[in-house]
Amino acid sequence: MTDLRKLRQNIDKIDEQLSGLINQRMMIARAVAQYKKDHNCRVLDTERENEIIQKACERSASEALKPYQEIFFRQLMALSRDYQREIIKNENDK
Ligand SMILES: O=C(O)C(=O)C[C@]1(C(=O)O)C=C[C@@H](O)C=C1
Repeated sequence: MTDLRKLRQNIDKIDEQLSGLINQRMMIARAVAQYKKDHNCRVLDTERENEIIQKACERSASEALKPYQEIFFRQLMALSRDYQREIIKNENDK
């Protein structure tokens, strides 16, 4: 097998894990949305997002990867907020 094929197999395995983790994270985000709706809370919590970014940067394997960790988690939380708003909107439409 070529080196490239082996490397891609490794990426595929990680992507599989990421997909499973994204499914789990979004299911929890759904429960958070329900809580926020019931308790009349805003979806955006900047303080919590900054904590998550801080922790992600601390876990970074190198200084050079920190900006990528930050962008990845910012995007992930933006998707989480979009999903939560969609859930809250659909609940309100019922
Ligand atoms: O912890 C929350 O309050 C969430 O709604 C979850 C979450 C996240 O995806 O981590 C999403 C939106 C908030 O701005 C903060 C964090």
